[in-house]
Amino acid sequence: MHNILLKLKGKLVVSCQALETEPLHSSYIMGRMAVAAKVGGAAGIRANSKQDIQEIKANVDLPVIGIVKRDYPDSKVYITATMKEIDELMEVKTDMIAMDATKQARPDGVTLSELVRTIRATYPNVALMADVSTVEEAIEAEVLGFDCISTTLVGYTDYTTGAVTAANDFSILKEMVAAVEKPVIAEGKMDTPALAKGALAAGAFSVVVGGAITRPQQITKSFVDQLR
Ligand SMILES: CC(=O)N[C@H](C=O)[C@@H](O)[C@H](O)[C@H](O)COP(=O)(O)O
Repeated sequence: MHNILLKLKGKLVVSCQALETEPLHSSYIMGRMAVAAKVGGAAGIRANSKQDIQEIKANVDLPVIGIVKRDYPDSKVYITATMKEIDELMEVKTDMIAMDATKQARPDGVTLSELVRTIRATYPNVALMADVSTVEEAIEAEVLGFDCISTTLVGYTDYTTGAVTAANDFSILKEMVAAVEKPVIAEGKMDTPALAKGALAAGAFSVVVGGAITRPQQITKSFVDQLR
């Protein structure tokens, strides 16, 4: 097992992300978010973009799971879609790269299997995390040689609309854990400490929490909604 995964086993990873459209969009702020996550006890950080990762690495010594979110006109894949994003992440020595590993068509018609082959040939030592939306995609990701699988995109593909990883006592997560041997990481709407703990109890290798920790607009809304 990759070294970075050993460091994350049974632990919390905090996703520190704010897109251009979000109030906290700023590499400086993401760097401070990462420090806050470390002070709170997080074992790792998930982050978007070369700039944010550079700033985060200058501030904390935790392993970073990196992605580059970028929209392409000919594809719905936006999390580390092509080799261009992989090259950017390797420039800043990202410890593990997460990428969309769904069955959705990628830009320029490149298949997931071709892309993984190119990554392995170019950067043989980098750890790869498969962001999937279904159990079938988790199985395929394992076949393709990903180092771990994450539930990140459950509910975010057209064919999984409405699905939630934690629903029905983590049924999707449990199915994935039973279907593959590689570590399965619970990510996406793990919005409370109890859910994070529940995900580990359901067999997740570790848990990634984003918005519930690092998106204050989302946290504020959760309070406002309760007051209605
Ligand atoms: C679907 C998608 O684009 N997810 C992104 C993946 O990196 C992030 O926007 C999420 O914040 C992250 O997955 C953590 O999830 P949550 O913020 O729900 O705890």
